[in-house]
Amino acid sequence: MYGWRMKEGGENVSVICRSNYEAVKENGFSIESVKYGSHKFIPNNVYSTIKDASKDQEYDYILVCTKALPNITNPTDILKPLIKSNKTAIVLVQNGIGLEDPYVKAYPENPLITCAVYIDTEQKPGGIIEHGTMLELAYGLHTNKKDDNLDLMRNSVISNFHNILTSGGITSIVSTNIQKLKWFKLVWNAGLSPISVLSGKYPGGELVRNPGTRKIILNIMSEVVKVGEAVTGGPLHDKLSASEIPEHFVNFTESLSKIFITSMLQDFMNKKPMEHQVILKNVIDLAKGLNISVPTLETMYELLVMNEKKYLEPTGIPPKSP
Ligand SMILES: NC(=O)C1=CN([C@@H]2O[C@H](COP(=O)(O)OP(=O)(O)OC[C@H]3O[C@@H](n4cnc5c(N)ncnc54)[C@H](OP(=O)(O)O)[C@@H]3O)[C@@H](O)[C@H]2O)C=CC1
Ligand SMILES: CC(C)(CO)C(=O)C(=O)O
Repeated sequence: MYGWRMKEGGENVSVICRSNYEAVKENGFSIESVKYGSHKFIPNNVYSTIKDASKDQEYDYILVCTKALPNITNPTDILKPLIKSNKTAIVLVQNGIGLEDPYVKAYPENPLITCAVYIDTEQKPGGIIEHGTMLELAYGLHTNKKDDNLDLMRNSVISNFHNILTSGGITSIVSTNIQKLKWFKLVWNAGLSPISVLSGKYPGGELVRNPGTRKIILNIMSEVVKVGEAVTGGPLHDKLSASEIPEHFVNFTESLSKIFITSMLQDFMNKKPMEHQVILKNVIDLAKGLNISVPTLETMYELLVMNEKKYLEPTGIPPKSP
């Protein structure tokens, strides 16, 4: 969706596809959106491998739009052929926390943009994308160095990115405290996603309307707020207090018009690895270090991993980090 809007805004957009390669190469992506209606997205180039995409080209921005699964593979190795100089910015369009360190280690000179992603979408086989109404990206630089030249370049990297998103009609929010925004978004994901799987595959709206699951969701959310505030060293929102944040997300979920299936539930239903490391386990580990009790999060995590094991084990993919 982000790539489509960037192309509509006038950018040259290439995509690297895997299971959907043949379909997208042939017909592009078909978009069915509540917000935008029916459209075709024909990218400038469609590649089946990173090696092909890196021939003769250097990119301004690489958007990493895969699931964040650092418990399964090192996410950075695969990008190597694409990173030819420090002019290429890496943009992590992914949910979860604790994603950035491997990129900083592998590509210390490249600008790294990390995001809080607000979109409600589902990709069906054959390049079919179903979208609801949200299309917002909040982001900021993940800074690790205090070098003036680098900082200057990084600022223009951000302002160009802002212009690109805005030209495509994407709500673009630049933040100097992106980790706070990522934690805030994580409250929603950690609260809703595990329950959407463990309840027996319910969409978000039904889970927050049912009093029992609503209560569990609010409990998980409160635990994440507590850890997030301790880690970031302040409130996660400028206007909402810690106790108001869970209610805010639950009410927002209730208000969404399209029936939406969380991305974690999509993975579970498609027997794919779930993002439990970056959405739950990283929070649990941080909580342990801070002596904060997160019993509901721990329960969700262990049950998710057991459920995932059933379908991942036969494939040989290790489901859980040691
Ligand atoms: N869907 C949603 O509503 C939302 C998602 N997010 C976050 O956005 C991120 C992306 O999620 P989403 O778009 O749902 O993910 P999807 O699983 O729908 O899409 C990911 C795509 O990346 C492809 N891919 C994965 N690994 C590779 C690889 N090594 N080479 C080439 N292609 C690859 C997959 O291919 P293949 O089909 O072969 O697996 C798939 O087409 C996640 O972090 C998610 O949590 C955030 C907000 C909402
Ligand atoms: C927006 C929300 C909470 C639900 O689609 C999401 O981020 C996800 O499912 O990954």
